[in-house]
Amino acid sequence: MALRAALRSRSGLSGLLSQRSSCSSDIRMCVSPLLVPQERNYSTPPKIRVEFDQSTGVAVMHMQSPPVNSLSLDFLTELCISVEKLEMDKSCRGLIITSAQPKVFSAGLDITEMYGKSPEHCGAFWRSVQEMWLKLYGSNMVTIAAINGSSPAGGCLMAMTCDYRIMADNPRYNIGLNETQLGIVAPFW
Ligand SMILES: CCCC/C=C/CC(=O)SCCNC(=O)CCNC(=O)[C@H](O)C(C)(C)COP(=O)(O)OP(=O)(O)OC[C@H]1O[C@@H](n2cnc3c(N)ncnc32)[C@H](O)[C@@H]1OP(=O)(O)O
Repeated sequence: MALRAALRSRSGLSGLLSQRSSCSSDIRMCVSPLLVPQERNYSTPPKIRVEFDQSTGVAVMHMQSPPVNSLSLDFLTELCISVEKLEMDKSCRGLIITSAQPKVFSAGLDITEMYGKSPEHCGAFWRSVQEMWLKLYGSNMVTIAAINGSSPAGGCLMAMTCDYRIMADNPRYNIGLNETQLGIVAPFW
């Protein structure tokens, strides 16, 4: 609902843009969100489920944040912690990232994280986005995105930071960057 409201309202979009630019200077500060204490609400189910097969050395990471695995601060923090844990386990050689949600791999950045939030929150959010792709792109594990649904924008970014991508052959599943349509300027990373 909040996403639809933000997309419908031009002022919502420009508000979103001005917030983005107000925290863009923070983006180059590579502060690990893992170093920033996050409030974890233990009453909510985990957004990431990892299955590690010791015999093959391959872990499968299931993104399970309904409805569309949007990349919120909490989601990204959980994902980064999971990747970091696997990275520390030297017996883990490969990581497959996939979605537990039907039809959607990831809807990209959680738009509600960028709308009506403080500059501090926006800074923390964009740092966690950066942390996610740095962790995946720089991983020592072989990383594979098993794209079993639509994967626009940040979902596409996540897939692109993996070593390999395999996408389900379904004409209804889309992938690509749509920032211009949304009026978002991606950071200059
Ligand atoms: C160099 C690159 C840098 C990276 C920058 C990235 C920028 C971004 O990622 S901005 C986010 C861009 N993402 C989108 O524009 C995706 C928008 N969503 C969709 O196209 C569709 O939702 C879908 C194809 C992913 C799924 O379609 P489906 O018909 O199955 O579900 P819906 O009814 O559309 O959505 C269900 C539910 O989820 C909410 N939602 C969808 N996307 C987002 C999102 N990105 N953030 C927050 N919430 C999202 C949607 O509003 C619906 O909620 P309600 O049921 O409450 O209405």
